[in-house]
Amino acid sequence: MTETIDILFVDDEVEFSEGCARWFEKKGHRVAQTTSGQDGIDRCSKHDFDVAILDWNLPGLCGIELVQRMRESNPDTELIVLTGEGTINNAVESMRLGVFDFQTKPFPMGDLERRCLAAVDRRRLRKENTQLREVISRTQKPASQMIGTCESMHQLGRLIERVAPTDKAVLIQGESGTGKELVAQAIHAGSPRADKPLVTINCAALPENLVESELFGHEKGSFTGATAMKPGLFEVADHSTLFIDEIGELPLALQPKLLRVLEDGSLRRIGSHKERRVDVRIVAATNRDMPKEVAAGRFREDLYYRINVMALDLPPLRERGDDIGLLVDHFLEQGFELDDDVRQSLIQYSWPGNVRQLINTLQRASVMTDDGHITMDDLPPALRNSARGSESDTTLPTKALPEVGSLVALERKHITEVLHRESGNKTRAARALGVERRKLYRMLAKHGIQ
Ligand SMILES: Nc1ncnc2c1ncn2[C@@H]1O[C@H](COP(=O)(O)OP(=O)(O)OP(=O)(O)O)[C@@H](O)[C@H]1O
Repeated sequence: MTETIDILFVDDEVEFSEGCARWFEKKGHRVAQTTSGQDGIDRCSKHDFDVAILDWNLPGLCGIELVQRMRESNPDTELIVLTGEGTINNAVESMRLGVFDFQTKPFPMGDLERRCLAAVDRRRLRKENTQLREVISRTQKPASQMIGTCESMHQLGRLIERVAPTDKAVLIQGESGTGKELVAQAIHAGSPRADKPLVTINCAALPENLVESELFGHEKGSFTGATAMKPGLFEVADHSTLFIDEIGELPLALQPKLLRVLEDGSLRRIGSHKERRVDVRIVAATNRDMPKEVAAGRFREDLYYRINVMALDLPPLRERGDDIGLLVDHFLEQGFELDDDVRQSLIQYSWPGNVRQLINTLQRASVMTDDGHITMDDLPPALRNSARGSESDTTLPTKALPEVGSLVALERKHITEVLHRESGNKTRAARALGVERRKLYRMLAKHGIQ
């Protein structure tokens, strides 16, 4: 069987449209019918038909007006005009309005089915075009190579290979900067959806009131500032993967709406009654302790189980042994070299901001050095201090980490220093630390820093 088409017949010749409906239903398509143009317009605004087949001369509504209003009520539905009295003028006019095809009755059913399938193809292409434009306009980063040979990264690689080709929801857990987005990209790249772009939303980077409209879209005029209709990222990610970063930050009020779309693929844009269906694979990431969030009532338990079909844990950089050296070599730009003690302190540092912080540190050092030779003076104070702290015990093995208490103190000190250096500017401090602004606020609260 060919693919199922969702068709609406708008024709006042009941016998004709019933005959067509029976024929199309026998072929496995879904058919709705109405004899009234107004009812056709209403139905199109409530349901996303693939194709509507219209009569040109309906009582009370001329063909041109019907086409115009059908297009307004749902610009995504393809229109085919099938009329008893076709004139060249009508055909030209309807094509100008974007009708897919204009034919006169009688028209063989097999040909009509082929025209419908071609219309569905055009609809799909148009949708893909919109998706691509949306993704490009929301800036797509190219996927980077994932560096790491330690056992936990090997294990992670094997899990990614196993889970990627399935359609299962995946929850990636790990501290900030450990590479959760890279893992999401790898899962998408290894999935049958890889030919479509991965769509990403970061719940922490958006003000709460914007998260809903970004995820689910909105109609024009649905709230102040909604000057144009905008499809949500779920629609943009139709037949692809949606990466929901920092899902732990998703406002509680929005969680039932997300649960619904995960359960049956249906959603409504803000300000719309129309139910839309999407087929989206979810990969989510968090650096929060989700069971704790659930216990505290900040995250719905049912939603947690939905997104956590497969959990992937990313180890912090300080637990990856020799990988730190590999990452340093990978991210050190050509033409720069490190003093031995610099390399040693990079390897021994606890990296609270993980790989992102390591990349920032190397970039900063390459700006600080005058001659391409990076010395301890080119490192940020937190690294210099931590190296000084370990000088008293040079036999300290790479993996022997400071006690948790001192790690927290180190983090506090580092944040305070960065804030001081950036004259208290939190946006710049967050950038320097390699974290989102909202995360910085949480860190400040955690450490009681004013
Ligand atoms: N194993 C790795 N190999 C190479 N680059 C990596 C690796 N892990 C992370 N990176 C790089 O580190 C930076 C931070 O990674 P990413 O954004 O994936 O982290 P994250 O865990 O999603 O962070 P956050 O929780 O703050 O969103 C990116 O530039 C990424 O390309």
